[in-house]
Amino acid sequence: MKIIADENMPYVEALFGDLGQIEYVNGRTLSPEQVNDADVLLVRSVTKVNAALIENAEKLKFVGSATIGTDHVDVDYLATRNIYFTNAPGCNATAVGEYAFIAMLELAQRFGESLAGKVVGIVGAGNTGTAAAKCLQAYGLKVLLCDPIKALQGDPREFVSLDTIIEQADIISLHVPITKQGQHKTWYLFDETRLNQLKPNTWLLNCCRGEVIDNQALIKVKQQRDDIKLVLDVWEGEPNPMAALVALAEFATPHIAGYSLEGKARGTFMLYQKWCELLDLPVAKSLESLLPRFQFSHISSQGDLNERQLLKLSRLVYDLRDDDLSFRGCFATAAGFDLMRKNHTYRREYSAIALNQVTSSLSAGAINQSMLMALGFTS
Ligand SMILES: NC(=O)C1=CN([C@@H]2O[C@H](COP(=O)(O)OP(=O)(O)OC[C@H]3O[C@@H](n4cnc5c(N)ncnc54)[C@H](O)[C@@H]3O)[C@@H](O)[C@H]2O)C=CC1
Ligand SMILES: O=C(O)C(=O)[C@H](O)COP(=O)(O)O
Repeated sequence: MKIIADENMPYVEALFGDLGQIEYVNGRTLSPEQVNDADVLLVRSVTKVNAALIENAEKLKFVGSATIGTDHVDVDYLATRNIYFTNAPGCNATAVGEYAFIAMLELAQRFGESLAGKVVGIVGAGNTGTAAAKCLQAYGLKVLLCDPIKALQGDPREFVSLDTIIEQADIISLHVPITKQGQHKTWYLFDETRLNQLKPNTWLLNCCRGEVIDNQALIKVKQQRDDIKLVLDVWEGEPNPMAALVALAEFATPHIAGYSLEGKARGTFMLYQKWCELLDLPVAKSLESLLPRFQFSHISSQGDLNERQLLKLSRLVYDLRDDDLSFRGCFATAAGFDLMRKNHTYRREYSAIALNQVTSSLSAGAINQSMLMALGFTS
């Protein structure tokens, strides 16, 4: 069996090595000739899987994308060809949620403010939005959720309109898929009009898809409104973000909000599980066996923490400042953007740290052992 896999998808050898002959390819430049004799195709978000790519791949029976988003895959076409498709819903949701939370802690520190007490609006309350909300609520913040689709589906959580979020939230974090049609389409959901409606000093975070914000309009609005602060992980026209926008963002990264080792491993593992299920094979490998031990796996601290100390602790799993700095040095070329993504193999999730808070208080609202556990640290 021939398995074609993106060279930047980790753990493919460990999980699929026994199942067939693996050939690694550059997902960004993958050509039809390279997939013509494939049985299995394993891709990431950078590969457009459509008729143009796989028309002549007659043996192809399985396409797996180790991503949450599916906008790069023509799922209708795959269905007409009877090719099984799976993605990895939720695989990197914790990573995205922690990225957003840590970015907010960083902004608070940079501007001498406290994150505690702010109201956060989450647009899109699926896996990543919920993961962000989990951290924020664990930290005691008021969270407003906007997700008209979930509301219609009867999700029991309380939802508000996007207008309410814009009026009331101090921070807005975007977590929607990119959709170009329908009543709830998200393409340019934040256009110039909406961007102009942001209340003074709003922090706007985008870790879903670049085109959810009209990037040209964002440049224009931000040039007139320095009060708005931006954290941008995704960009219109990746891998070529607009240089003027990078310069205007407080924190800028190359689409790596989901890139914890845990999230990446989960993505490939979910494809492996699905393939085993389809072939009626036992799931012989485990997710845990893939992950290296974290160098700060056990930490003891004395007493409750303050917000600054929580940020210090967070920087052990993910120091956003480092990625921001590297990004500014490499984003100018598509190769630089992609290389930073390729080499991004160092980030962990809060769960990688077992924390023992000696003399932790029981006070509600304190950054004590129970709040840290709720954030995702382990004991
Ligand atoms: N930066 C990164 O590294 C990553 C980016 N993503 C992106 O984030 C997106 C969201 O991921 P998940 O939360 O896991 O997806 P999800 O499918 O679990 O949740 C998305 C939610 O957005 C809601 N939604 C759709 N249109 C909306 C609208 N107009 N207004 C408000 N809500 C709307 C849906 O009802 C759904 O509940 C993915 O589709 C992907 O494009 C995902 C993972 C990593
Ligand atoms: O899961 C998604 O959706 C994402 O956006 C991924 O985190 C993007 O990562 P790659 O598939 O491009 O490695």
